[in-house]
Amino acid sequence: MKIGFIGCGNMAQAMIKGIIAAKWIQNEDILVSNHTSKKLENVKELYGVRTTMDNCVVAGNSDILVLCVKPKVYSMIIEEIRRVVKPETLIVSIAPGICLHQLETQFERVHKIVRCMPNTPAMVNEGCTAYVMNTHCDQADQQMIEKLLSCFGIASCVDEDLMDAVTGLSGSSPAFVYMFIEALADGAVHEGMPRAMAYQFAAQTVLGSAKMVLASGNHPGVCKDQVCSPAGTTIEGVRTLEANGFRSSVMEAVIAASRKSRGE
Ligand SMILES: NC(=O)C1=CN([C@@H]2O[C@H](COP(=O)(O)OP(=O)(O)OC[C@H]3O[C@@H](n4cnc5c(N)ncnc54)[C@H](OP(=O)(O)O)[C@@H]3O)[C@@H](O)[C@H]2O)C=CC1
Ligand SMILES: O=C(O)[C@@H]1CCC=N1
Repeated sequence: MKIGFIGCGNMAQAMIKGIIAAKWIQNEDILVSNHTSKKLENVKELYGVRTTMDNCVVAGNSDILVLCVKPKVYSMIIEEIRRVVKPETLIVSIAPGICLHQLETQFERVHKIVRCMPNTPAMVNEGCTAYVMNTHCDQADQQMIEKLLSCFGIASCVDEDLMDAVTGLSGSSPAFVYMFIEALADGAVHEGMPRAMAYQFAAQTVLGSAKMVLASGNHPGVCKDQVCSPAGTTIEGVRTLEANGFRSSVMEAVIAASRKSRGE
């Protein structure tokens, strides 16, 4: 089994790292292409994967082919590789806003195609990926894609009309969470805490809070109430966040990212 990646940027490297750590396939059965050489040299040295600057070599020799380039170059890449992709190859798209129908049209021939939305926490095996398959995929393909995506986190099959919401939430919100961590730390620095300690405390607190929600199964509001002592410190902070439109800001960010994914 050979897995190919076209484009060797942030998301490809996160997925490759997860696949290697899971020891699912041999390192040399991962093929990676990029139109420039620097990142290829890095992944070759780090992971012992096979690299090339020829996208068609990867496209023609992969059983699973993951397209890891920016959405604006998707059409160009598909045009470049479509004649060499084997009919049985499972094609995986991770681009926001490009639907299965568009992909099928651009490839012209009948192909098994999976549309995914992963996220960069895949790099630390805590990814969250949603996927939807086209009608040419069967149960074996689903098992294969679940196996691939599970190498670096959780994987859920969703209806295609949810993919833009997924993009706004799990795809994009790691950036929002990093901003939240940065802001938490800035607040503590303002209060005199050394910066390195502030980042560590802020990140660990976000990690622990997320685990609490997942492990307890509680509504997040229940977890929040457990922290807020009557007339205590936390409720002062909660009041300030509400007065500054915290929840509304976060909702608007997810909605804006989802709309952008929809092309609005
Ligand atoms: N980053 C994220 O959190 C997520 C990204 N995605 C999606 O994943 C895809 C990749 O994103 P991301 O990894 O962040 O982007 P990056 O810019 O980090 O990676 C894209 C890679 O594609 C390479 N590339 C550009 N043109 C070509 C070409 N013609 N042939 C071969 N390689 C090429 C770039 O090379 P170079 O840099 O040398 O120009 C770069 O290494 C996008 O569609 C994005 O929307 C999906 C979910 C999350
Ligand atoms: O910002 C982007 O367009 C990509 C898709 C989701 C995360 N990064």
